[in-house]
Amino acid sequence: MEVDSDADSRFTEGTRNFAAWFEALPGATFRSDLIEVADLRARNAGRGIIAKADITPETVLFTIPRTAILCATTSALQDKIPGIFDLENDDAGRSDDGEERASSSQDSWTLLILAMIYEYIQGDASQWKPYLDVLPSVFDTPMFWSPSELSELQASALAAKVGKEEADQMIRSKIISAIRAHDHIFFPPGSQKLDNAQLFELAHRMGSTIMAYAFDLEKDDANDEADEEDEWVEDREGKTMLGMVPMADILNADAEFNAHINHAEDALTATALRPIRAGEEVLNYYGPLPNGELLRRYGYVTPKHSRHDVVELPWELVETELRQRVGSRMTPADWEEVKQLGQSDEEFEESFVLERSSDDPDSAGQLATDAVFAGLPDELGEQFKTILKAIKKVGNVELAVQALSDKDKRKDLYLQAVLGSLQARERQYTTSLEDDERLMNACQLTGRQRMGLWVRRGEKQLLREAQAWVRREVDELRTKASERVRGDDGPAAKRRRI
Ligand SMILES: C[S@@+](CC[C@H](N)C(=O)[O-])C[C@H]1O[C@@H](n2cnc3c(N)ncnc32)[C@H](O)[C@@H]1O
Repeated sequence: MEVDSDADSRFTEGTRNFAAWFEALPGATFRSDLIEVADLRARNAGRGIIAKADITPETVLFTIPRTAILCATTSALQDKIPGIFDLENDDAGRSDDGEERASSSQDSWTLLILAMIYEYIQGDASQWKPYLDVLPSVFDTPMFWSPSELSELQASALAAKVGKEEADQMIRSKIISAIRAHDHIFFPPGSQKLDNAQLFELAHRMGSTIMAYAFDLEKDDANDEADEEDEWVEDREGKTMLGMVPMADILNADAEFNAHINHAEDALTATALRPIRAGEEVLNYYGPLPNGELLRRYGYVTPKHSRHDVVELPWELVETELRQRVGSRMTPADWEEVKQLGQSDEEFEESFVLERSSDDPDSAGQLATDAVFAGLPDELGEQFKTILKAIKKVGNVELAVQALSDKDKRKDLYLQAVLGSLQARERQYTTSLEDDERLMNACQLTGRQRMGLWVRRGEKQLLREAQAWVRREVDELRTKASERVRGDDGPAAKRRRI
């Protein structure tokens, strides 16, 4: 990343103001003897927290009082427009006084966007100004990529999940309309009004900040023994209260980590999970995310997250392979009937997610074993069986039915069809895995190109591992079958030799 000296001094000053503001918050603690907010732009990681001295496990590194959290209930906006914060009341329409309830369909996400926009526009009058100043204004999430940058994702399912149109639509219908309905509150007399285009950009910025920075505030894992298994995983889908937690969100993260944020009643605390040596980065955990998802939400990828990579296998590819093997003698009409029967099954899936099996990190945030591809999803096997049953049912396909009468033959057919579909899936990407390996070493790549390349390469590696797994299964099946045949003759042959 290029760093000019003006930007450099603004960055340093922003960090200094933020750290001073944070430490002065009533109830906040910060172990400045052990940690510091550091400039990690040289490794494309913005700000982060680095250990200045060796840290022992369970040391509390900093404490964030809940009153310092920026959320729907702490922002001054709630007192000014209480109506829009009433999530219970979600009937669309107008309030008693005839005022349009642009509010009616807000959720915790859009309310936080509104609260952040409000606080941002207040400038110096906002209690969070030094914090807002260190939040990002540019992002590397694919939402902001150009079409040519997006093309680096090739056939990755991520390309269809960027969600730009949905975000634009949400901003138009829930953010701009709510602000315009309360212009006098967002823009008090004397303040400079933003036009819709500027608001649109600001809303995108705040939405993306929330995506990469906000915490789910209802998880009280310090007191929740029963939920321990899931304690690392943030719930972004549920209707829980989202909040911006200053300092906790300065922590960068990885699939192996050394610190954890505990949620207690009055405060959140960052605690060391294991010894952290001076100079090491203090790292949080965002969950067992594939690099594609890490990129979509946070705008970065890491080698350690590769273990969680996934790839989608569309059912259509498996079906095509099956048709080539048993359906070639069926009429198009028969095959159509088979497809219809398959799709009418209530469990029918359009695509299946392939992944490695990976242990959870231990209580110190470390991973002991490698992640390995451990098999095809059971649901894929079940769907294959359903389609074979449909083939039998449609009848008039003697050859196919013969081929399906033996259990081993059916399994062999399944494995062959899946193997073919995995190869076909690999061909959907415009470059090969080998091309990508070579490209990884090309130095002219931009950060975004490199991340796109990393995601698609990870998916291809997983496809190769899945193919190797299927081949081993085929070999095993065939070895067992020939052992069974030899088993009939083997002992007799031995006896003969004796
Ligand atoms: C919660 S913030 C962490 C603080 C952030 N680095 C900053 O400067 O404000 C999350 C963002 O930090 C960056 N980030 C987090 N972990 C990272 C890592 N291991 N490597 C690179 N960037 C990382 C990503 O840009 C992500 O969207």
